[in-house]
Amino acid sequence: MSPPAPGTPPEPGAARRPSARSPRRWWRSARFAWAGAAHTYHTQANFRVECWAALVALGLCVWLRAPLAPVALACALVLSLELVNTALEAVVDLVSPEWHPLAKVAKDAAAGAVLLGSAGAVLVGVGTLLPPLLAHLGTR
Ligand SMILES: Nc1ncnc2c1ncn2[C@@H]1O[C@H](COP(=O)(O)OP(=O)(O)OP(=O)(O)O)[C@@H](O)[C@H]1O
Repeated sequence: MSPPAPGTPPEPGAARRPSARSPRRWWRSARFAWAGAAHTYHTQANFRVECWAALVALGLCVWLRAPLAPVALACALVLSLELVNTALEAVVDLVSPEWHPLAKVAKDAAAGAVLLGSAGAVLVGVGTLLPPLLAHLGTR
């Protein structure tokens, strides 16, 4: 956030806000971020499915001793895209509650980003987990 212009009256509550570099400020921001993720988890069924799918994929990584980084990155990408998609949907609903072609473009493009990221994550997951899984099953 950019600093206020000189002479701008302080916004309400600014006096109670911790300074920019304090750990309290960081903790406050982390709590807002967590609230956004929790809201998305409670309202978006897709996000819930993606969270559990990510947990299963990471668990399989540990169990199969497969590389964790690509799977963790793919999971983080999909979950982040879903959070951004939810944020964008909320803004679109706020500014354009009525049907509008631009609102449709914005929502469809955001949904497309989630779809593309999810397809990539599935490829990464299958490519990383399938060979060790087959090897594990073959040695039984
Ligand atoms: N204000 C609007 N103007 C035009 N089209 C809209 C509008 N709101 C929604 N749509 C269309 O309806 C589709 C579904 O929108 P909606 O807000 O219901 O998302 P959703 O199905 O709940 O998505 P998600 O499952 O990710 O939450 C959008 O992708 C868009 O094509």
